[in-house]
Amino acid sequence: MERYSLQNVIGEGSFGRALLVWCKINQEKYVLKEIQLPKNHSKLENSRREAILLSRMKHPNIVAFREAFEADGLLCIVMEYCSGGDLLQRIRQQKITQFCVDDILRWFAQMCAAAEHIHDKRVLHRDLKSKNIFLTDNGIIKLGDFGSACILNSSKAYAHTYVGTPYYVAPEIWDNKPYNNKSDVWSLGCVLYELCTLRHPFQAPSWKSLILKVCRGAYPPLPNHLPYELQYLVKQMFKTNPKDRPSLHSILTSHRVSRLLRAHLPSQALETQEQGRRTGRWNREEGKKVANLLGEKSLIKTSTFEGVELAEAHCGSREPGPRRHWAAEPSDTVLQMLANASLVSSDSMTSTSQSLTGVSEEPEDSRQRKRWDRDPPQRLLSLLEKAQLSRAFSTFLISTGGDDPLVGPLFQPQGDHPDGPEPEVAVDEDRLQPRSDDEDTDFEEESPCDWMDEVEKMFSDH
Ligand SMILES: Nc1ncnc2c1ncn2[C@@H]1O[C@H](COP(=O)(O)OP(=O)(O)OP(=O)(O)O)[C@@H](O)[C@H]1O
Repeated sequence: MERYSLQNVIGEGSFGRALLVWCKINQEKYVLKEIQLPKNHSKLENSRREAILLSRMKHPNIVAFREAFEADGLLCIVMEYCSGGDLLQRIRQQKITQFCVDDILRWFAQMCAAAEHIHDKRVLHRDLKSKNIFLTDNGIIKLGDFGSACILNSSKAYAHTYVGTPYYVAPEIWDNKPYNNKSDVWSLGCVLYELCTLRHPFQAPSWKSLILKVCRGAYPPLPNHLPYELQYLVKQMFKTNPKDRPSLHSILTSHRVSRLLRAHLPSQALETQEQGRRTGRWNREEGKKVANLLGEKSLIKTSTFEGVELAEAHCGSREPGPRRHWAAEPSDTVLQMLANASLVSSDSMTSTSQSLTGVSEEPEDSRQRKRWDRDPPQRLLSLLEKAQLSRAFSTFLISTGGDDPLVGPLFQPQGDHPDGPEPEVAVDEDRLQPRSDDEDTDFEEESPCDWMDEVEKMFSDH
């Protein structure tokens, strides 16, 4: 701790404070995230996971890790300082001036490269949003906040825990399907949409309406001046079936937009991408090291791991099965609460009747409402009852384990109406068409004999 002097407090997240510090040794600025030890066990584990994963990710578009230590009852993670702030702040600064296409492509290409890098390591970010993407003072994108990340096939318990920020969460999560690489793609689609329009793709006055819009992939179309390739990409990233979404690898290499994106990737990122492709995932030695670190310090000791069925979490092993209907009647109180609740009242965000830049739109409530003629699932409603309605832009966890699986709006028959109007929406009509890009979904299945086996063994030993 003596190596650093405090400059100022940058902000406070749910896991603790973020401080801007000055390193006396090399005269550089860093961000020091401090997390109280050991008051909240799960938060501590998240932070340790963040430190470990961050320390293992070396990419020009990922926030660089410097060191982590424990001092004065705090876990401190020291990382690169991104003086350009986060992308959400940057979007808000725009007010009503749209970003130019070059900026959109350059930033988006870099975030894809960063996310592809972590996917290559079999790590899912699980909380991609503009607030977790940073800019340096020379406009380089840095992906940060690995507090929610998990290693595929290793953290089985987390496949049963909803993690994320509701506005950025993919339909399959509402449908109680495991998180996979394409769920990160959906979230990045939301960020891309924000860059293109300065608005969220799925705005809603209530949880019900938000979830239905997400599950239908219904969003207002992008402005016409944007290149066709971008419009097509957004459409693909918002495919409601994760198997129909392109992987990050496809987006960067073989998609219609790839040429444009690669033209906007700085040479350093291109080199790292090539290198990453050659070396692929962590080699066995490195993988074991990470697994050991996570296992010893983080995952195995957490109580959430007890009694979890390992096979359940294999994304690819879960067949959709027969369609189920939403079961029991939700309680009137919950329905009432959902119907009336304003989605966002957090001081971190403006209300949902505003764009990201705070410019007012016509309030949805003032338009004619269509009747919700189907009951939402009981379990979903009770989960939402427990969740804080005001935090739809914040990260949170809801355990979805148990015998009563969440059956979500994806199982609705066609023709059901959300409780809100849907002006000018692009409905994902071909979601029921044959899968087109499923060969790169659920990629963990391709790894029969890598270090993941070691991790699995460790879990079964405990
Ligand atoms: N490496 C960084 N460089 C610059 N600013 C950062 C960096 N890391 C975090 N910040 C800023 O510090 C503040 C706190 O960040 P932190 O990650 O602790 O919490 P959060 O993202 O705001 O919330 P949560 O952790 O609950 O999602 C945010 O405003 C964030 O933009």
